[in-house]
Amino acid sequence: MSTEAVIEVDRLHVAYEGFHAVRGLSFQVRRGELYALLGTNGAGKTSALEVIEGHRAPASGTVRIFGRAPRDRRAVRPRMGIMLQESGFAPDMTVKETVQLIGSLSGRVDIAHRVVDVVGLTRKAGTRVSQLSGGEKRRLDFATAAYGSPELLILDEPTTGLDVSARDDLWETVDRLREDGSTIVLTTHYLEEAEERADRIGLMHQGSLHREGTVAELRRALPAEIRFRLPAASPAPPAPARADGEGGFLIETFDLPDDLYALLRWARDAGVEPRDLEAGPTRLDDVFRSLAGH
Ligand SMILES: Nc1ncnc2c1ncn2[C@@H]1O[C@H](COP(=O)(O)OP(=O)(O)OP(=O)(O)O)[C@@H](O)[C@H]1O
Repeated sequence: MSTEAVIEVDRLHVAYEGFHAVRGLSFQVRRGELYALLGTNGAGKTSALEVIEGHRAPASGTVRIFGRAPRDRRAVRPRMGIMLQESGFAPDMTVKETVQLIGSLSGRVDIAHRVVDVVGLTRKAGTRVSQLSGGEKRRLDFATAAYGSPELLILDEPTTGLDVSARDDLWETVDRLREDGSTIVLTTHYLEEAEERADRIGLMHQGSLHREGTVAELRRALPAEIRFRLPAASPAPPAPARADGEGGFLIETFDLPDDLYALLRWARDAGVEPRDLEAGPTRLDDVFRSLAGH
């Protein structure tokens, strides 16, 4: 991965009749990385993406894509594939016609039936868009975005409504694009997708970026947890363990191996056997919950 920025967002504001949905958002996406823009409902992710995609003008601030303004369509469009949350396909066109049309408008070159096949819609190639199921429409959305293997692929909640096998197909295609050097921007509410795949994550809340970093960096911002129970009449465990209010004990720690080791040593010396012992690093869900609780 290089340090060259494919997307540069600088102090972006997006306003709807005076309401600032995006407030001073700044971040960069580097060439070849998968950047996940996550956030609470209404955080402003889609509004920011709409500016990046060239569909909306900012109230203030700047966005550069490959060093160009997003509205410089002639320069930017052939290099960027976009999967929106809601597509606006013509209902009377077939799947294959849609891929051919949107594909040719993108300015990239590909083979329509190959793209239709990659997203598992070959049997529906001749079906009108109006007759597709929700998940099939999402597959078609992805097909038109991935057409011609764009250098930059923007995926706005791409797997919502997709079944497991369609999700697998989508990620397989994304992985292949990444191997070829494509840059991916992803928004999703499935945190495990971001946790598994993102090189870096930007956590948005109320219009701006609250945290940014690798999954490991975000996890380090919150303590890991050790939870356990003790048999009745056991001695009280030493600090930093404390009662969790549900009959068990909790240790919050930034040094999981040391504190876990100390607990087990204490238990051995005291002759007690901890039950229901659970220990693990902070999950992205926890980081997210701490943010949503602001
Ligand atoms: N066209 C619009 N007119 C007025 N307000 C809008 C409009 N579009 C979005 N908003 C408001 O802007 C805020 C940000 O919305 P946006 O869709 O960007 O959030 P999001 O992070 O994508 O949310 P979600 O995760 O729920 O999809 C919300 O409070 C929303 O109600």
